[in-house]
Parts: sequence; C-alpha cells; structure tokens
Amino acid sequence: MRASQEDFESAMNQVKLLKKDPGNEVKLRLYALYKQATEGPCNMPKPGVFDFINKAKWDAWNALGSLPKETARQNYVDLVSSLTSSSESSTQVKPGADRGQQEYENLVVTSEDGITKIMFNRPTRKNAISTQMYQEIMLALKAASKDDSTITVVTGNGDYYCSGNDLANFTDIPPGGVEEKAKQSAIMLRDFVGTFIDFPKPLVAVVNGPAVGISVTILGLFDAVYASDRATFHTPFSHLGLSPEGCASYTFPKIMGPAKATEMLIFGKKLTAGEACAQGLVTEVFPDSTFQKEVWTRLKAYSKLPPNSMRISKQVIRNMEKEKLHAVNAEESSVLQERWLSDECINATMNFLSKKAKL
Ligand SMILES: CCCCC/C=C/C(=O)SCCNC(=O)CCNC(=O)[C@H](O)C(C)(C)COP(=O)(O)OP(=O)(O)OC[C@H]1O[C@@H](n2cnc3c(N)ncnc32)[C@H](O)[C@@H]1OP(=O)(O)O
Repeated sequence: MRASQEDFESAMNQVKLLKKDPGNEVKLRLYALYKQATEGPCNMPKPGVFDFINKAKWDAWNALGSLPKETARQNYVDLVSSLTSSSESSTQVKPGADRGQQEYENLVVTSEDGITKIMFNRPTRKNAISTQMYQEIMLALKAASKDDSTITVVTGNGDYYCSGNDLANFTDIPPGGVEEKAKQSAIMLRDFVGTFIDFPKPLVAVVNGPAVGISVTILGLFDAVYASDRATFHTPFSHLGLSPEGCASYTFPKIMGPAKATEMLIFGKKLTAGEACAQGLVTEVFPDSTFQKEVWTRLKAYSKLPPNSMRISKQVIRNMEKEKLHAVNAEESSVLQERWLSDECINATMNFLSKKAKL
C-alpha cells in the first residue's frame, strides 16, 4: 500500500521525537527523501566546496535523480518506521533518566553516595563530543563543582569511553564562513579545557573503553584515571592535520617525559591501558570483567573522606600550575584555530566524513 500524505506528515513528526541521533548519513537520506517527496528532483545550484553541510545535503538530494515523488514519500515513511522500531529496542540510557536533576541531551548525570557521575551518552557515535555536548559537559562540571558531592567522576556509556571531537562539528559553518567557525571553535575549546583546569574537587576518569583525541589529552588535568584493560589511548593529531590541545603539550611531557609524549602527540601511537599506566597517564588498570565493581567500591570509600581536606589538598597540588595551564590552553587553542583552516585538516576531516578514512 502506498504511503498517504497523512502517513508522510505523521512520519515527519516522529522524526522530531526520535530519542536516538540516527547519525549524519541517515539524516541526509531523510533530508533528500523529504525534498524529493515535496519538491521533486533537485533543482538547486550546487553549493561551494567549503559549504560542507549544504553540499552534503545537495549531493544526497541530487543522488535521487528522477525518483517519483510518491516513491520518495513511501521510502521516507519506511525509513522513519525502521528508525522508530530500532530506537525502541535500543539499550541506550535515556537522556534525563536522572529525574529531579538537570536534563542533558548527551550526558547522564547522577549524584549518589557523595559522588557525582557525568556519563557521556552518545554510544551510537562512540560518545564523540558534539558542539552541544561540549556545552553540556561544561554545565555539568560547573554544577558538580557546587553540589554537595565530594568526588566527581567522568565515564562513558557503551563500548567506548569517547572518540574525541565529533568530526561533523566542522560541517556546521556559520554565516561568517570557515574563519568564523575556527574562531568560535577555538573559544569553545579554551572555555572547555579551562573548566577542567579550574575544577575544584577531586576529578576521576573511569575509562571504560577506547579513548581518542581530546578525551585523552584532558586526562592530564584529572586527579586519578582508572582504566579497564579494554581501554586504549590514542591522539591521532598529525593524522588529522591537527595539533595537541587539552594542555597535553605541557602535561604529557611532564607526566611521561618528552620522548614518550612525542610518540603519542606527534606520531599518534595508540597506547594500551597497561602502557598508559606504565607511562603515568593512568593510575591503575583493572580487568574489564571486574572493572565497574572494583572501581566503584573504591570510589565510594574515597568519597567518605573529609571533603574540605580533599579539596584543599587538590588546591595545594594544582594551584601553582594553574596560571601556566591557562597560558598553555590559550596557546594551543590559538594554534588550532589556524590548523582547522589548513588543507591537511580539511582533507582529513572530509575523508572521515565521506567514509574514506578511519583511525
Ligand atoms: C571544537 C574543539 C575541538 C577540539 C580538538 C579535538 C580533537 C580530537 O578529539 S581529534 C580526534 C577526533 N576523533 C577521531 O578522529 C575519531 C574518528 N572516529 C573513528 O576513527 C572511528 O569511528 C572509531 C575508530 C572511533 C570507531 O570505529 P568503529 O568501531 O569501526 O565504529 P564506527 O566508525 O562505525 O562508529 C560508529 C559511528 O560513530 C561515528 N563516529 C565515531 N567517532 C566519531 C567522531 N569522532 N566524529 C564523528 N563521528 C564519529 C562513526 O562515523 C559511525 O557513524 P555511522 O557510520 O554514521 O554509523
């Protein structure tokens, strides 16, 4: 049976209510089918090569050629129906599951037993950090710094801890163009890393799986890092035409020595959890089968220690470095603002987004 106009409109409403981000590829397909169903074959001029988003949309719509409007409408309804049934059976933790607290789209934040847990919650994207998620993490950390918990923990939902910056962030170009985008991203990066530098309580990373890019570099600003033996630590900046951030250009040589830091930050060597522990980036590694139980038992015991004493000890350990860290953060952000406009970086990002390259 052919989809009616009513089915089509109902499907459009269902898309807005999807609980899980279906991913860029599906979103492009939905866009293309919608345009084809409502306007027919693509009749717009092709956008410029740097207008990533509109070019991707144009490509998707144009690829439908002369597909009849009715078929496009039917395909749209079928695609939405497959998305709603797969999202109902998904095991993703629902955003805002922590009732009574602020709700986040990409995080689950809970507070219990003196511990505030901030969990990255985009498992279908390997917890890649979208622009909105950067803002949410900053908000969650600011709230945690003021709540009555003694320890704050950052972890990931699903098989990854975090795959780093969401490479699709760079496709959302503002009216000011790519230069403006690079400027905005540098400001956001500086604020994001600054929130970690200034965080006043013990901050612990529970690294449940592979960690990439900025999720690795900021570990140098945590007070303890517990890792599953499934975790890996990878900063492929040169592969992406980038340069280090998260204060790693300063903290990594200090933690592991310049030679080992070079292997990670310049040559992009991926470390196992055991290697990262031997080099001082990770505090302790646990077998994956007992990881959650062992780590949370330990953290619950630590959370009962006197909170003021822990906070003051952290200040004594970290405060002398703060000014330096903020200066490093500003310099790294400004260097990256240039890197994001380089051919090396644009090509690597486009290769990933067009599915030609993975790490
Ligand atoms: C504005 C401040 C910027 C600060 C500077 C930050 C720098 C960094 O963090 S650099 C590091 C950036 N991250 C990466 O380069 C990782 C890219 N991702 C990958 O190489 C792979 O996805 C993988 C190795 C992390 C996992 O591979 P695999 O197990 O095969 O899983 P999939 O590739 O199928 O992933 C599922 C799904 O998620 C999408 N995805 C994963 N990571 C990212 C990401 N970082 N950005 C955007 N999208 C990501 C992946 O494309 C898949 O999507 P679909 O194909 O649509 O299902």
